[in-house]
Amino acid sequence: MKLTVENVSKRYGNGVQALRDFSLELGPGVLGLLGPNGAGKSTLMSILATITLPSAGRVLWDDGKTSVDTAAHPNVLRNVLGFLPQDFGVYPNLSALEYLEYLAAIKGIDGKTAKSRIEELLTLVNLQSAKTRKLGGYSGGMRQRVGIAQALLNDPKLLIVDEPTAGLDPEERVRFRNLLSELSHDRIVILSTHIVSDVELTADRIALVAAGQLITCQSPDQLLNSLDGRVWECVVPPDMLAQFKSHHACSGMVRRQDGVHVRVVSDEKPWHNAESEPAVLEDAYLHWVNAPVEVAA
Ligand SMILES: Nc1ncnc2c1ncn2[C@@H]1O[C@H](COP(=O)(O)OP(=O)(O)OP(=O)(O)O)[C@@H](O)[C@H]1O
Repeated sequence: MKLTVENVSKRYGNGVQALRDFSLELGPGVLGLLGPNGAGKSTLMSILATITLPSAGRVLWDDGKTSVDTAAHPNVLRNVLGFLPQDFGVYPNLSALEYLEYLAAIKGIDGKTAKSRIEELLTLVNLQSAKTRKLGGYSGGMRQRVGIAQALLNDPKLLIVDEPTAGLDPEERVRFRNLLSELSHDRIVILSTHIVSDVELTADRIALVAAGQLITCQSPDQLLNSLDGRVWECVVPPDMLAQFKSHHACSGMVRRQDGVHVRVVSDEKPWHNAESEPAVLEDAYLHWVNAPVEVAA
């Protein structure tokens, strides 16, 4: 089972170049797609979900027997695809059970199969006890879990979730990430986010994306190792801070009595009192993407 993105570019009608010559090969496991707002993540998700056509390049789906171009044969991929889009909406007057039954009918799943599958999924996403309550009264996390359940109705081989933790509280975020991990051993899961902590514990590989381009794709450990000996903490006097920041990529800053404690990614010792620190993923993100780090609430 393999999904290959080959030199994909996307230019929208308004002239915006959302993706540029993007190539990536994916197998089973969780791929975290991480990048700042506007990087092109949703565009890529939408192309992979066969909703948007690329302007150039192609996406190949290989189920182990045959390989197809997904633009030419979208239904081959759609049959094995589960998608939780960023703007996933639910019908507030339906219960989770009614909603899933409705979608199963639309997807052409026969009544008996649907019934047992829905029960299985409600257990998996931990919504059995709330299944007859109206979706309008659900919390954000519960709604996202219904979203995952609908994406799993057809037992997909490729599961795409676009910014699934937006609006979730920290506890719901953790629960949702664990659920994705559980789901990933026999399928390809793609998780798009601009929040570093969403992917650091769940993703087998992280693809860093900025300005429509793939910057790098590595395991979290490889990303951390790439910064070995290049992360520093130094104490800078407040009146020197502006000048210091103009010369260095800072991934964190805390004001204390003795000055401003600044975390810096730098090949060389950046300041006379700088001390080497172990790297965290946010440092790697800053270093590779060169964008301000966004931390989960
Ligand atoms: N349908 C569209 N028509 C025109 N431009 C678009 C369209 N969708 C996205 N864009 C533009 O393409 C670029 C990439 O957007 P995209 O939504 O793919 O990025 P993203 O990484 O998902 O960002 P976010 O995290 O904010 O959702 C942005 O400049 C965006 O304004």
